[in-house]
Amino acid sequence: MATILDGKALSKDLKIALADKVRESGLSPKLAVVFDPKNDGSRLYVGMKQRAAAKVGIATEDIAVADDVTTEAVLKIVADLNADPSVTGILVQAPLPEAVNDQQVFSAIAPEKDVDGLGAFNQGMLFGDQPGEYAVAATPQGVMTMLKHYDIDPYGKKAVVVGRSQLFGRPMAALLNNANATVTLAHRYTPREMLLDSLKDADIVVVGVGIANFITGDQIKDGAVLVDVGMNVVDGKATGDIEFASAEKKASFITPVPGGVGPMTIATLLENTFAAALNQEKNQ
Ligand SMILES: Nc1nc2c(c(=O)[nH]1)N[C@@H](CN(C=O)c1ccc(C(=O)N[C@@H](CCC(=O)O)C(=O)O)cc1)CN2
Repeated sequence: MATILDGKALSKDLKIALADKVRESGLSPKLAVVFDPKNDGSRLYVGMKQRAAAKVGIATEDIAVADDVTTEAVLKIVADLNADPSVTGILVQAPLPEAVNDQQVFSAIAPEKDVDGLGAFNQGMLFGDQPGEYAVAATPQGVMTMLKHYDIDPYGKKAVVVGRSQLFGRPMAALLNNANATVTLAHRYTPREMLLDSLKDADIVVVGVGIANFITGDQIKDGAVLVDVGMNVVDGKATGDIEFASAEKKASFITPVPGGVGPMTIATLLENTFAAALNQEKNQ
């Protein structure tokens, strides 16, 4: 039976430690959150982020955009936030309304305020293995923190990342590559047989495709580490992309859904926000 990678418990500890650091720093970090209030998921996640930020001493400012907002209008909002010295971090909750080019907006955020690490500059630094002071996307960074906490070292391992979104798969593959794993990045155009072939000898599998129970226990190697980034609703219940019941019998470690990667995403965003405020203070 696998050990559970308990993101809920770990994120709680990280937030307690972060609250102390924020208090001791004497800084007043402020996170501006640009989001689409008509999107149910965004409303839920932004609410969770605001409540968690308040608990660790990070202020938030919400900027709800209208249904018919244009890319240009959101770029103007971001430019104003970039220029506002009271705002130390900017988060654009994806997805924005359909007409908006999310990636263009992410890349307009000043790199030192890009606490979600989704802009081209921050992603470029990550891909060059030199993130330094520039934040890395919260979901994959949270996965790496969780692996480290449980002493799982990707060095020399075979890792398969399933899903190549800007939010998760691409930065996840880069982080595992930077940590010296040999990485396969599979996606919707990877033939099923090719994916199954990669999975059967993978030491670490990280999945985020948004299809409930997409990976099952019979497809993975005995003792594999399984990380589930999926968040689907089946019969009213949060369900991951990995079929937990069959996979936990074969894996050495596995993340649950809920309670795995999701809470780590939020804790990591808050850590990135505090680090950005510290760096801005240091560099001014
Ligand atoms: N700008 C961004 N947009 C989006 C991101 C992101 O990291 N940056 N990620 C996702 C959603 N997301 C954060 O924004 C997120 C998803 C899920 C959770 C979470 O804690 N989930 C809970 C379960 C909640 C439930 O029961 O419904 C869990 O896994 O335990 C946190 C954050 C999309 N957009």
